[in-house]
Formats: sequence, C-alpha cells, structure tokens
Amino acid sequence: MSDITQAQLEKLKQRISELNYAYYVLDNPLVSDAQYDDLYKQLLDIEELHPEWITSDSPSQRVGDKPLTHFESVTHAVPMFSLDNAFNQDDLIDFQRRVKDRLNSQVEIEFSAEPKMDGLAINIRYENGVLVQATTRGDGLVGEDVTHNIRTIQSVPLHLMGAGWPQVLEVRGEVFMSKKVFNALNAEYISRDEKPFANPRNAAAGTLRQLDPKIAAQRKLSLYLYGWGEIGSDWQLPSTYDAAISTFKSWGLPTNPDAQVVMGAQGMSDYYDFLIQKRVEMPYEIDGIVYKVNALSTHQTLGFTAKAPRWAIARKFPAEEVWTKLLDIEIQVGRTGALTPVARLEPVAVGGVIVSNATLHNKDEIDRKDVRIGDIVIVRRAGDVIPEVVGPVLAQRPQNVTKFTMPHTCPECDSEVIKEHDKAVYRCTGGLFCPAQRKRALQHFVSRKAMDIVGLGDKLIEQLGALGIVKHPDDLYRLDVETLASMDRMAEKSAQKVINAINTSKTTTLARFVFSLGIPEVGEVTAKNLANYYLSLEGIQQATKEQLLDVDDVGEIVAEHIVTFFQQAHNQEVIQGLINAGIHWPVPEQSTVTEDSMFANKVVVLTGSLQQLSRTDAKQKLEALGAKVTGSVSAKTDFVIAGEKAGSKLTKAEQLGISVLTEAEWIEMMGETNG
Ligand SMILES: NC(=O)c1ccc[n+]([C@@H]2O[C@H](COP(=O)([O-])OP(=O)(O)OC[C@H]3O[C@@H](n4cnc5c(N)ncnc54)[C@H](O)[C@@H]3O)[C@@H](O)[C@H]2O)c1
Ligand SMILES: [Zn+2]
Repeated sequence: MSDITQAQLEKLKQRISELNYAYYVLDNPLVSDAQYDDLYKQLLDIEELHPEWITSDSPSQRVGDKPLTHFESVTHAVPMFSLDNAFNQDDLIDFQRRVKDRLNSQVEIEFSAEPKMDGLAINIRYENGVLVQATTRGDGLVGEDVTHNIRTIQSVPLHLMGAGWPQVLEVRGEVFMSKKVFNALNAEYISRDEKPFANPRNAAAGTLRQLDPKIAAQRKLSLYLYGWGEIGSDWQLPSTYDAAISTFKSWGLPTNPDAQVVMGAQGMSDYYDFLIQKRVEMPYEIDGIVYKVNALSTHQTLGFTAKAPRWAIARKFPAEEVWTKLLDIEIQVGRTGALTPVARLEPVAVGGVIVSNATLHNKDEIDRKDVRIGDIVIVRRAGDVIPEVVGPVLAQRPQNVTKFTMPHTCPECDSEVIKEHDKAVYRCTGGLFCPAQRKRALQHFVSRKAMDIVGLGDKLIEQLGALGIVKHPDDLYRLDVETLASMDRMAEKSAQKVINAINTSKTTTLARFVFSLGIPEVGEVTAKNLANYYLSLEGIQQATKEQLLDVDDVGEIVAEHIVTFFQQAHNQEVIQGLINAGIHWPVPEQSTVTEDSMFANKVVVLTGSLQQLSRTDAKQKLEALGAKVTGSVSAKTDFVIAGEKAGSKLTKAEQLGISVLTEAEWIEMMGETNG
C-alpha cells in the first residue's frame, strides 16, 4: 500500500465513480456490494495514508450520484448524508471510542440502535401539517421529486395528526418493499415471463421511479422514519434522538418498532445479537444496524465528514446476496429419480458461510432466469435457507457462456429421462436399476403389499446396498445365509429367517409382482387391474399406450409411465433376473367368469348413450362375465352394444356384419346368463 502511486489512486476513483453511476442512476450495478465495499475500503485506506491526495470529486467526499432527470430536481434544504460503515465488532468499538474521545466523555455513551432497512432514503416535507413534497436522496444535495408515489404509501399521513407540529417539518426515512410484497410481485413477473427484480431494494427503487402513481399504489411500499431535515423555528427538538422520533410517531408518522436505546459497546453488541437472530423472521430485509448517539446536543459537537455524520454508524450484516462465477451445472438424481440441476460455484462467502453449490430448482427455472454456464450469478442465502441462484449478472456476461440442456439419459444409470406431463420435473425411468433410486426401489420391493419379504429392514437394505452386495432386487435372490449373517446386528438364525422369507416370496401373484416393480403411478389397485386384464407379464410388457388405456384406472400419464418403464433395457435385465431367480405366479383367475357365459372371452364394444347403466358399470359387468371391452370396432369384435344416438361405431359394426345388441337386449341376455 505504501508504494501506491497517485495515478493508481486516480484509476481507482474513476472505477468507483463508474460503479456509483451504474448503481445509483441506472439501478443496474456492475459488481456486487461486497466487491464495491472492498474497492471503497481501498480508497479510504489510501486517502488516510495520503490526505494530500484527497480531491473534492473523490467518491469518498460525495453521497450517491446525481439523480436521473425525468423527475423534477429538488435542492434539499438540508443536505442528506450517507453513513460510515463498520464491518466487524472492532470497527464498532473504534467508533464508540472515537465518539467518547471527541466528546471527552468519561461515561458510557447512550445510542439509539435500529434496523438498517434495505431501501431508499426519502425526505418528506410537511407545511402546516400537510404533505407537500417528497424527494429522493440523490447525490445528497439534489434529489428527485417523487411526491406522487410517496403519497400512495398507506402509512404516510397526508396530514399530520395531533397538534404542536412546526410550520415546516421535514422528516426522513427509508422506503422499502416487504418480503411478502416483493415475492408476490416477482411471482407475477415470472408468470408473465418477464424478468423479476433482483432484490427488494431494487424493486423499491424501480417502483419509486414510476411515472404513474397507480403502479406504486399497487405495489404497496413501506416506510419507517429515522431522522429529519429542515424544521421550522417555531418548534424545539427534544434533547434526545429517541424522544424526537417518539414525537413524530405521536403525529401519526410511521417509525420502526424494533428501535431500542442501548448503553455503550456492550449494549451495541447485545443489540447486534438480538437483531441478527431476528433477521430471518422480519417482514422486510435489513442489511445491518444503525447506531446513533442519542443525546442531540452532541450532534453539533461531533458534526459531519464530507459524506456522513460522525454521530452515527452502520454496522453491516454479512451479505445475504453475493456474486460469483457459475462454473458448471450438474445433475443430481434424487431417490425418486427426479433430476435436479445444481449450480457448482466458485466458492464464496454468503450469509456467513462459504458456499460452493446452490440449487437451481429445475430446467424451467434455469430457462426463465436465463442462467448460463460461465455467467457471473447472484447467489442468495437468507438465514438457514438453502443457497439459491437468483439470476445472471447480464452486465458481466462473458462471451463463451453455454446454455444448459437436460441430459436425455440418467447420469447415474444411463436410462431414458422423461419430462413429466404438465410438470417441470424430469425423471430417470430406470427405477429398478438406477443406483440413485436403489434404496427406495428395494424398500418398495420388499414391502408388505409388494413381495412381502419380512426381516429385510431399512438398515439392512442400506448396508447391503452400501457394500454393493444388493444393487437391484434380483440380487436379493442370490443372497446366502453366510453373507447375511455377517451384517450388523444379524446372526445365523435371523439370517436364515430372511433367506426363508426371500424363498417364500418366489411364489407370488402377478399383481404383487407388477406392483413391486415400483413403476411410477402404478399403485396396488392399478397393478391388480393390469394383471386381471392382461393375465400375463408379457401381455403388460407388450401393451402399447393406446391399449393400456382400456385398462381400468389407467390414464394417459400412467400408460406412458408403464410403456417407458418396460422400454428400459436395464429394467428388463432386472426383471429377467427376477424371473430367472424363480419368481413365479399362477395365471390370475377371472373370479366371476362363468364358463358358459355367452360373453366369456368375447370382444365387446360399447357405443351410444346407455339408459339403465353407466358406461363404467356396463364395462365392469361385461368384464365380470369374461368379456374384453375395447374402444374401437374391428373384425375381431364379437358384439357391439349400441345405446341411443350411436354413431360411426354402429355403422362400422353393421358394415362388418358384427352382432349388434340394444341395451335392453343385452340386459335381458345377461339375466339369462346369470340365471
Ligand atoms: N454494487 C455496487 O456497484 C454499488 C455501488 C454503490 C453503492 N453500493 C452499495 O451501497 C452502499 C452505500 O450506499 P449508501 O451511500 O446509500 O449507504 P448505505 O446504504 O450503506 O447507508 C446509508 C443509508 O442507509 C439507509 N438507512 C436505512 N436504515 C436507516 C436508519 N435506521 N437510519 C439511518 N439510515 C438508514 C439510508 O437510506 C441511508 O441513506 C455500499 O456500501 C454498497 O453496499 C453498491
Ligand atoms: Zn437413473
């Protein structure tokens, strides 16, 4: 630092000015706050070493930047200042020591401690109790007139309450957007496929800069007061800061309920512990604490630097939002087979911990946010919440970024990946084989309603899996007593019992077997329906999606899951392994089918509207009699039962010379069959 040249300082000042312009004027920061704070600290350090190099245009000597021009410029009656920062406990102790020294005080100093709301400073002017003007801070000397938008904030009185206020009263505070409003607003933007705001501060700034006050009214900004500007000479400020704020409150002005008066360094530190705990649950975002010397008489003595009061300091909290490089997007396969994209990041400190991975939720979200590999991204971690990638920093997008694509096959097992209907979820279809889904698949396979293998608990499955002994369900049938007995908490006797249970499970039913495969959406009932309809595993495996739709309980989505599941070579290997292991079942009985039913093994089509039975009931009755009910008429059709207003199917049946029954005829025939 000591060998720094004046030219280097000029370059640094130039850079910080550029950043200020982008941040304050364009609302489009070029670097993260942490990066900015670093550069700014460098500037202060150099200027401390070389006070002779300080110029009036240095960013250390100015607040913010010149406001935009599309609102009317207003020169502040009393300049608006920024705050000096304390980044750690030592900075804070230094601050209170400086105050004590300057005031020559032997006793502890009393401070007002209050949340540092993350929004924008505003000056609101009342004349004779009436709100006449509201202005942004701007560069501290000149701000923008945003009266029309401030008037829409419900908690800001258009007329002061009570009495005793001065003829001219300027109050100052922070305009911000609550987390709730921010989330709802962003959800709305997202649903319209528009780019959401990066954070509540940005959203509040954007809202305040709207020309149409209706928009600000809808967005519901909030405001708390923490200071004042010009005050008419017809009123005397009380002796303490907190008393002044209380008086404002009595006039109907909104003030922060979490502000407290604390004593000395210890009190400051206790308040820090209190507020950092509370931070997560607060309804709005805060980026630190502001401590202000409470005795107003001292403010004169302490005075101001070029930029900030010497009687106040902002103790910054660890940033909840930082920028870092997105190195890659990796896929994690969950236990249900869902593929989740995970951001691999250049490690960065956020919210007090080092983060190198963050969730990206799903593919739709990545597309919507337009996050690309190689981007600088904004990462958030609020409280204990899992770190999240908010979005890319477009201003810093390098040229060689790549768009993310979902793999077509599972990175764990190479099976096909499908996107679920109407959902943003991509899923691996190798349920029986996929290592990521292993534990879940095995737990399901052995469960009571599936293969019912008693004694194979979760712990044992986990251990067998971890050791690579049982990777897929068919491996269970290769276990021997010796291997099992060597597992934790297992003895030969219990191992033998498990082996017996495994052997017993070889004799099962087709329905149980189908259920045990864990095909997505195929529960116990669907498995039974499939077994009863097709009577053989081959039948189910070979059925097309169209054909599967004829089975009770099977809709489009289920049918697709079934087809894709059986298409996976790896799943087939496991199924073959199971059959080879000796799993077998009797051909399912069609319980109520009477041999002499004239509908037994007949192909029947229902068409037109039935009067006496619902379509489902009719279908069930026919199936109970051993018929196969299909949806379309072909040469294989044996009967067509035609209700009223039967159309093309009836015509086709007639063309093909197929027997057509009316509803009444059919019911009569059924009566005969049953009787
Ligand atoms: N990323 C960038 O490029 C970039 C550029 C410029 C500034 N910044 C960020 O902005 C900061 C500087 O901004 P700043 O000058 O507005 O200062 P600041 O936001 O750090 O602190 C001053 C402001 O705090 C607000 N505040 C909130 N609660 C308050 C309370 N209870 N009492 C008093 N004031 C309260 C007021 O608006 C006040 O103007 C930097 O530290 C940096 O984090 C970032
Ligand atoms: Zn897989």
